[in-house]
Amino acid sequence: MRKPIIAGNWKMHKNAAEGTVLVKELKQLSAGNTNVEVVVCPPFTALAGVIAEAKGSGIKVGAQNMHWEEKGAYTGEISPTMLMEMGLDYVIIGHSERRQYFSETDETVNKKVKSAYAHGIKPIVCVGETLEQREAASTEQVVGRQIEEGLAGLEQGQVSELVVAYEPIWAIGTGKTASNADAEKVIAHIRRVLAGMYGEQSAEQVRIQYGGSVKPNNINELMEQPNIDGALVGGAALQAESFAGIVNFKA
Ligand SMILES: O=C(CO)COP(=O)(O)O
Repeated sequence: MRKPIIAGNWKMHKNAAEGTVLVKELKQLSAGNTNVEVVVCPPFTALAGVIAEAKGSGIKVGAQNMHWEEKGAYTGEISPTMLMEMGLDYVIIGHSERRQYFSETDETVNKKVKSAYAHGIKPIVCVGETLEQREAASTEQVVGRQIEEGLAGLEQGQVSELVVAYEPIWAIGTGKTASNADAEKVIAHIRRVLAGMYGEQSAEQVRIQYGGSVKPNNINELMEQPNIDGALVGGAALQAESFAGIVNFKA
């Protein structure tokens, strides 16, 4: 059985003090919920405080990006060793905003994924199509290529630790969600592509999240879909109450 994983991507919101308060509230509201793995991904400057606040609570902490090299002349970048030193659990890789505004490609995603594993940090790898690609009926092709190229060359043991987030770009921050059936269909396709690359057994272990306008009022039906193992949440992860409302979904 795959344990559901619900992650909050705070994007460029919350300073260090606000981040700590949010985790403190979240600890109270989600206490005792052991059915779900809960992850928060604050901006880099809030990581230290959030990690300290989350300690011992079961809440895991992730970064939103990292470079693949351990060090070097890469002004403004953060390395996997720097994150590892902080005791980080996860790192989001290849979010559509990184692809769109910071020129990330499937090739850099692949380098980052391999580097994350090499440093003991588990990647949450994002894929998803634009509205134009969906309207041109090329969703499965686009997402399939992102999986094949972004996740090429992994070891079998790494695949079973993998988290993939399917986030249709047109559903992010728009209040529009893919229908449950559409999300399930694309996510089942992602699992088939992974099975083609790494075998049925490994693909069955990969946890695949849906992301894009996930709220407390739509999480239950998403989680009822057989291939959806959790959510990557943006806006609704910025308040403890709404994020807890998602984390405490009815199984
Ligand atoms: O991009 C997202 C999470 O990574 C989704 O954001 P929203 O939940 O705000 O649509």
